[in-house]
Amino acid sequence: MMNTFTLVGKSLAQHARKFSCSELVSKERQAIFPRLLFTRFYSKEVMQERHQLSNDFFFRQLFDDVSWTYTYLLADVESKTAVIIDPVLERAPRDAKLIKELGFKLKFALNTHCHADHITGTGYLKQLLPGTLSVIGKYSCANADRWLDDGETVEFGKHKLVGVSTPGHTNGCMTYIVHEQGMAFTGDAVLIRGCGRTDFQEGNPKTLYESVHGKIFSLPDNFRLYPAHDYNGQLETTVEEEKKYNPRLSKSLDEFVEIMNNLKLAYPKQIVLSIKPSVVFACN
Ligand SMILES: N[C@@H](CCC(=O)N[C@@H](CSS)C(=O)NCC(=O)O)C(=O)O
Repeated sequence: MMNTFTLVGKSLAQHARKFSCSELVSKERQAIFPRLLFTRFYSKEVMQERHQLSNDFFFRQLFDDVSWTYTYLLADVESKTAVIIDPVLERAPRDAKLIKELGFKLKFALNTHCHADHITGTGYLKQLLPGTLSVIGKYSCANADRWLDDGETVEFGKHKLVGVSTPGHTNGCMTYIVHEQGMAFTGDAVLIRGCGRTDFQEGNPKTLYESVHGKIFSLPDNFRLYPAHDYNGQLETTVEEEKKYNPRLSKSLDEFVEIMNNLKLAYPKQIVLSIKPSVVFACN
């Protein structure tokens, strides 16, 4: 028996046979098909196309399986100038080796914040790759070669990161945004379907909520978000996904505060070590 859905399905299947997959997603071809069915080729729930990276932009995500931390290496392919975000002490030799193999010159080692769960690899990378400068947010109470204020930029070749102040997990938390590539490195402000805890250091749930909604969720929906950690095996997310599906940050401010004040998480294993003044101040 034929109903409307079988008819639409049949007609789509006939059209689909005429075009290759890449043709199917082109704008002209999309216009042929009903908007609801073809808003996105691989998921009707996620509405925006992911922002594509340009060919002259290098991007690599690295992982530390002890602290579950992501480190990000970015570079300008033409000038071979690189920056690294949130390196981990024990992984500095791995990172330095990769940077050398790829023929990059590391200009800046940035931290999104003063981490409580691991020791930053910034100081060690400066030794392994002389000439590297350390960068951290102005309000972070950590030593560095450069302290970034809200809106200040770090350039590498023809690309640049904009440092945006996103306090709440700690006072000094920064999100680093590469507008041209549609990507933001959120540190612990936004995690995939989660967010940084607010129960120690200078944590404040209201401040975190306002930072995220004002500075991160206000970015275009298709911007990719890269957190400092993931504990569930996910790699990246988008502004749109987190606005819709983040079980904490999609709620009202009052609900968010209630959730954050009742997380009851165990303290990070390395906290005693990682926020010792001798460690924090040894980053540069
Ligand atoms: N189990 C880990 C620490 C896990 C943790 O507390 N992560 C922090 C970010 S590092 S301070 C966090 O904010 N988590 C939020 C959450 O909802 O899990 C360890 O022992 O190191």
